[in-house]
Amino acid sequence: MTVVQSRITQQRTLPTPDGANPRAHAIGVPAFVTESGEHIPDLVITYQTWGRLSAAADNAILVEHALTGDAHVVGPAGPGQPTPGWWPGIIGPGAPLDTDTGFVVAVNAVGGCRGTTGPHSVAPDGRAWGSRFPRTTIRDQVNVEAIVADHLGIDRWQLVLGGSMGGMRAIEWVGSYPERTGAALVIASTPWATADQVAWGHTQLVAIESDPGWHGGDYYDSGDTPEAGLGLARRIAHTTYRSAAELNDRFGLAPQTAHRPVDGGQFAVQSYLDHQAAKLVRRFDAGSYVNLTRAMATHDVTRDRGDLADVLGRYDGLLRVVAVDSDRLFPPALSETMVAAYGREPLLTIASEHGHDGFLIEHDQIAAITADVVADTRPLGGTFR
Ligand SMILES: CC(=O)SCCNC(=O)CCNC(=O)[C@H](O)C(C)(C)COP(=O)(O)OP(=O)(O)OC[C@H]1O[C@@H](n2cnc3c(N)ncnc32)[C@H](O)[C@@H]1OP(=O)(O)O
Ligand SMILES: N[C@@H](CCO)C(=O)O
Repeated sequence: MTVVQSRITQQRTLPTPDGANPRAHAIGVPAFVTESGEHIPDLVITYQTWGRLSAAADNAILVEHALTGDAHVVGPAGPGQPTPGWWPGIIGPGAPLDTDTGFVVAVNAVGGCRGTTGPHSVAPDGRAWGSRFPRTTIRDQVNVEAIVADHLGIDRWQLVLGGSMGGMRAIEWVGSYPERTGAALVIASTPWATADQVAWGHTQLVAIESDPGWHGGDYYDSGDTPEAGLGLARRIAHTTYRSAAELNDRFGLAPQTAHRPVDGGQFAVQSYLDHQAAKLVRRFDAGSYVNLTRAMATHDVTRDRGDLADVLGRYDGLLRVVAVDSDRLFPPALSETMVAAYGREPLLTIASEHGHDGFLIEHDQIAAITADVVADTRPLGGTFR
């Protein structure tokens, strides 16, 4: 088993990061060592929980967020929480992740901007980490989550599930901690980054890094923000998140206003992308966007572990893989590679015209798939702590 330096150091409970949300929690870790050997002192980890852990600690489910998501899986926006939950209805009494019987946990990724330490956080010298923040990996994100599991007394998850970058973490749990992962549900994701994904990510990184407001990643104290670069990155990314068919059907060549494109006006699809960019710039940190995009680019569940058949063939938990049929960024063929290497479950498919973002939009299909895997992995029952 991988030995994580931080798991043997003492975690301490920190004041709740958001006083208005009783589900929000934080812990502090004196030192975290990244996969590449760099140190993050005083790592803060923020997470949310729903329901109660059973006495046997066998009903814990970990929900993994995607690139710009966070641990606020369900619930309204509020103080310290700029967005409502991104999988509405998935957690609660009687929901697919049923809080009458299950204990659900979601952790903000290291390197992100929702409370867990990232480039925007204050380093020990009192300045923002900025460009000095270590490069992190999907494996680091999972190791941080293992610290939370230790803190909560969870030896083995009933289920780890997530889509996109969240799916990367779910499959990485299988690779890093197979004995602690009872089951994994990997949605719209991949066992490794592809050159195509790295290429799309690279154009986004260049967009941000070319913005004069980026200041080499040290813009936090400069009074500038690389808004234009982050907005351009989101426009590029959002196009890959949706299918060509959806964009064509939804917008066609419609002009946004009476000012026709042929006369210099905007197409509706251009306005739509501009709106998506503006929305992200209001709620996300460019340094985190860069850190997490790099983490996704280096994702490879097989790194230093042999081939995929080695990693998944020896996994004795349940692995269920789900693809979105119109996903052009994480095409179903990548999901097929995990299914083939595991060899014990068929590929499940979400039918959607929305492309990659179908994993966030097709709520009914996600709910049905999630309810099934929870039912198939449910512990026999017992008392709550
Ligand atoms: C519900 C949330 O926002 S959760 C926020 C946290 N975010 C995450 O966790 C990341 C994952 N979530 C996402 O990426 C997104 O929320 C998604 C993919 C799930 C859904 O995307 P959405 O932007 O809600 O849907 P959609 O692509 O239909 O866009 C709708 C928006 O485009 C706007 N829009 C549509 N056409 C146009 C146009 N021609 N010009 C300008 N704006 C337009 C709509 O007015 C709407 O704006 P609003 O979101 O400000 O109300
Ligand atoms: N729309 C998703 C796509 C990434 O998978 C996000 O912003 O996180």
